[in-house]
Amino acid sequence: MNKKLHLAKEKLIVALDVNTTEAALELVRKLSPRVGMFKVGMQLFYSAGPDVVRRIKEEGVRVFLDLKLHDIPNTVAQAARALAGLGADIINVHAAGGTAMMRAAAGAVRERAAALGLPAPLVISVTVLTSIDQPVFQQELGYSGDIQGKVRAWAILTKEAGLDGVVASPKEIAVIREACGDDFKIITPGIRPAWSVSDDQKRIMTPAEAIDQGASYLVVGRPVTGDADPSAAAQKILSEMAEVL
Ligand SMILES: O=C(O)c1cc(=O)[nH]c(=O)n1[C@@H]1O[C@H](COP(=O)(O)O)[C@@H](O)[C@H]1O
Repeated sequence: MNKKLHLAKEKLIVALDVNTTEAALELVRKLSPRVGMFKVGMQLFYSAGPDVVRRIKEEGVRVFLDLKLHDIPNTVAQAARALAGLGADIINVHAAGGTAMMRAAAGAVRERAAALGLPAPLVISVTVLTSIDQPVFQQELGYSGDIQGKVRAWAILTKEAGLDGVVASPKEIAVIREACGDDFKIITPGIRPAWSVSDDQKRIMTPAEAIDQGASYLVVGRPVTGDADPSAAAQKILSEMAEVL
């Protein structure tokens, strides 16, 4: 693997949105030559249980534990403390929970990881979900202004709360970078290669466009896991990313 493909591999996160540990491990084994990190989200975690995180880590890959915690600060801190013991590399909470909640989560995660002698996972916030478009944002949810402005404001709050970065759509990368700097991690789902089908994702870009905008990591699910040949799909995405790295 050449240097650019290797760099692309480090930036690619595949969402393991399946129901069983066996199905998840099968994908990890198939894809780990091309993918550096795997995402365990609500579907897999709630179906298979917490041990799935340890089983995936045993395969020698990194894990983004995407449970999008959102509750009062004390509840989120206690839940985050429990999750920090599982050995994930990234944990997330919703920015809409506010700075006190985010600060409590980050503090609990870092304290527990240190007590266990584990490296501290990155703690990041989810801003405006990539399935939300401007009409839903404004008319249904009742927010004023545009999505980009809200994402920028929540990214700034996230940084002020001492978190490591955000999840946002690739369309907001430029404004987040400008507001939060180069060290702030920006993780972008809503990745749709030109050859993939359209679905519930609304604020989308291709892998090359997202890299070009300066994404730290790309999260890709169905375009890889729903393909008849997931390894070939991952390879195509890697090549598209590498072209602009
Ligand atoms: O936090 C996330 O990972 C996330 C945030 C967001 O705004 N949008 C979003 O799609 N995600 C997750 O990213 C993954 C995207 O998967 P695909 O739409 O299949 O590529 C899913 O597992 C989502 O849960």
